[in-house]
Amino acid sequence: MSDVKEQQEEEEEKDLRSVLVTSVLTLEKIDQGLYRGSHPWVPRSNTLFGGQIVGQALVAAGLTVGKGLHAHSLHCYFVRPGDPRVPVLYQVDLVRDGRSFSVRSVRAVQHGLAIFVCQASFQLDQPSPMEHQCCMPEAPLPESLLTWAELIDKAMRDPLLSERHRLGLSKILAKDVPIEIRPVLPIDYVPGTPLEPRQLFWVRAKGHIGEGDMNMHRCVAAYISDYSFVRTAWHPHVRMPMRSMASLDHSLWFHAPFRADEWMLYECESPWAGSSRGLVLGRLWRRDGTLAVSCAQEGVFRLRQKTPGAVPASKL
Ligand SMILES: CC(C)(COP(=O)(O)OP(=O)(O)OC[C@H]1O[C@@H](n2cnc3c(N)ncnc32)[C@H](O)[C@@H]1OP(=O)(O)O)[C@@H](O)C(=O)NCCC(=O)NCCSC(=O)CCCC(=O)O
Repeated sequence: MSDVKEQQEEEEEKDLRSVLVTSVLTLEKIDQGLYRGSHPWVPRSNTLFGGQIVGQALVAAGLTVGKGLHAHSLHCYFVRPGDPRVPVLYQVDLVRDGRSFSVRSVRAVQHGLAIFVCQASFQLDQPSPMEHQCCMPEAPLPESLLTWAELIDKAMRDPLLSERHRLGLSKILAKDVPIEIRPVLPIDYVPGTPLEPRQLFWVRAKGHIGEGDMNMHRCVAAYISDYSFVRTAWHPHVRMPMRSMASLDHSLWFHAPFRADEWMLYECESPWAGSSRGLVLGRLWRRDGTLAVSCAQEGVFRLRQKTPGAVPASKL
């Protein structure tokens, strides 16, 4: 093959590579255990996307562990909103290296203050005959479903849709999120319709990641797992006037190997909400029915005060 053709093919392959790997989850090393991350995509809230911080923190922790060690769990708190105008510094503390497990503590800092703290644990691969898992819920295959963007496009063509909702939907469409979603259950694109505190959707990173490093797929899944997760707890209460919603913490447990650029079924359920908080539990399934990741998160939900007509949860 000629050099020019080879170079062209290399360029094409690069274009197809997931932006999550090429930019979002690529950190700059500043010093031993100190990394800097940037943010190519910022949500409409104009604070940093929690999944990005979790993913970058896991990348930083992973850069300090030995070969053959893979992240198996992490537990994080979001303590201040992230500022999209400045990069985030990740300081990694090497808590312990044992024979099988290595534990890291990561502090994400902006303006000299912690915005996020996290503990992550890595393990050497240790197969064991002690195995079990629960069953994946039934769901139509992703290829048979419309994408989120197509569903919204369809809703936009509904002549009964109000102008306010149309504007809201066009803003959602404009978001340049580096992940693809195909909802299985109805999505909340018609605001004001209470839904079950459940979500079921197929999800994968946009672009190609390839076999690559198992830890990178876990960092991408960490990013993806925060997307739309906390909203599950809001589903039954959408008639309440919401002032703000933010994730407080995030926990992940990685089970079987998976590829984050292949479709995975995300099953999200909120078993409880109260005290201005909502709990959400999630499972990411490989399409062959293997349980890949378990997730848990609490969010804080602040309502607007003294708005007449709010429907109490018990009446929904
Ligand atoms: C969650 C909080 C706000 C909690 O802290 P706090 O102690 O309440 O903080 P604060 O500075 O004192 O207040 C912040 C704000 O909360 C208000 N507040 C505090 N307590 C009350 C109350 N009892 N009643 C009513 N309002 C209350 C305060 O007045 C502040 O309001 P303000 O910001 O001044 O309008 C803080 O820890 C924080 O901001 N953490 C970062 C959260 C975050 O950035 N999470 C990640 C991003 S969210 C995400 O990625 C989910 C994706 C969403 C999706 O799917 O779309």
